[in-house]
Amino acid sequence: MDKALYPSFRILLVDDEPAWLDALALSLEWSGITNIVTCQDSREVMGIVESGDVELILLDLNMPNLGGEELLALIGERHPEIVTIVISGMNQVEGAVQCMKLGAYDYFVKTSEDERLVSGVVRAIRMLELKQENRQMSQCILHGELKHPEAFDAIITADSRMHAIFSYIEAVARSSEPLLITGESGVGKELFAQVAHRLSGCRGPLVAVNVAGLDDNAFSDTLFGHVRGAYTGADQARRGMIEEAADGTLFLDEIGDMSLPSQVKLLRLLQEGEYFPLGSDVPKRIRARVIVATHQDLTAKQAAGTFRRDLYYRFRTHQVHIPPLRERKGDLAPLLDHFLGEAARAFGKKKPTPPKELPQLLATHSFPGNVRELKAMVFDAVSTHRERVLSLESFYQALRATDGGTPPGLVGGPDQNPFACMERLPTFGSAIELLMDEALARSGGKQTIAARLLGMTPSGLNKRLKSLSK
Ligand SMILES: Nc1ncnc2c1ncn2[C@@H]1O[C@H](COP(=O)(O)OP(=O)(O)OP(=O)(O)O)[C@@H](O)[C@H]1O
Repeated sequence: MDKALYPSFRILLVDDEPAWLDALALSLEWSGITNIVTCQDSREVMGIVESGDVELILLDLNMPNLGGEELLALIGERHPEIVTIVISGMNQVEGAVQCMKLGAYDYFVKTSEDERLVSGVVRAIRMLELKQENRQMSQCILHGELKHPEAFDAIITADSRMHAIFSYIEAVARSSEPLLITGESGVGKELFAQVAHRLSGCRGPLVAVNVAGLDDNAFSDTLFGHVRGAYTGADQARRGMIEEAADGTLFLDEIGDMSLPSQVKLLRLLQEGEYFPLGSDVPKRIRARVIVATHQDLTAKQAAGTFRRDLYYRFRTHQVHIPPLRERKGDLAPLLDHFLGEAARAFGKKKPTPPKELPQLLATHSFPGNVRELKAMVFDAVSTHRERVLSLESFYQALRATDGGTPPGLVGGPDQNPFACMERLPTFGSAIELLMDEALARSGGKQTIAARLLGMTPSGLNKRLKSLSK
């Protein structure tokens, strides 16, 4: 029977001296660490890494062709998830410090006893295994019960995926690692950040910074602050937002829109936990939990080279994605009811009764602006409403406006012709029939709504339907 290799991931040993490589592999195997690959030519390392499965590298520093430091930087940039231990022939403090700065997990001198080296490798393996367990645990938590359901009172939802996110947020709320919240604009990312802050147990405030519109200088100034005289016009010292958020949470919104130089600064802040106010050479420590959010697709941005992979990797530990409203239509009715109450209170009116067709009408819409769009629609309708039952008219108008004049829920945009890609066109009669069928399906069989979707009067639609059934 084959003996399973340990650990489950591969360990790559890199050294140009074959005798040292063999001795090191033997020591590790002697300690039960058997999943090992060796490499003598530093130029082949990245190829082995790209072929996958390697999670730990033991790297010699002094090698011909590609040196250890160069490789360390390359690995850190392209594969920040890989843990690297440096093994050097020289016992130099500067060398060790430089390697740690480049992202090395540990540093050993070749003359160290085998035992110390092996226990360093075991430590790294354990850390990687713990990370893996942590990720698996987070998945399990997605199906658990809430300890503090009241913390989520402001988030109205009947959706099971949203309830799973509640459990996850509760589980990671006290972690010191950053939390990444993704999702389209208006889905409620900031609301979730507020809940995560409340559950974190931090006594300090939640300080929100939208980093989208900040150029690199403004980014540094806003976050790090400055000392008096740091630049022309800096007449007074200014505390940065990091300091404002001390013992609390720093919420950085729209991080997908950050410039590359600002991304480097944020990465350094998260890695080293230190920053320098502009004009000062005295470092300060960050004492705030960091939550970041974006509506951008960070994976696509990485592929396009506009978002740093190593920074994204820092956010990998804890991340949640809030689904768009169009994927949780079951939330429309409770959200509608919630916003009707909120709007009525805001305008000092009695909460109006929604027309019974309203949820069905809303369900035909794709809500590109998500919950924010629904909220605005409801507030607008309530502001002009006079009768006991809310009028559908302002909703029709709002839906028409956001769909750019196209009937809601039908073709993607005004300039898209659904027939353009058809080789053979349907007859006029069958096209009309299909269109009416689709509108009736989307409106749940309600002719008044179907007629609105098609831009006709209800009696006009009724007449056409009758003529079809003859
Ligand atoms: N599930 C919900 N229950 C109640 N209100 C909600 C919900 N989701 C969002 N909202 C409300 O919708 C509005 C938009 O939410 P929020 O600002 O949190 O969205 P966002 O995802 O951070 O948007 P952006 O990406 O544009 O910053 C807010 O008024 C918020 O209170």
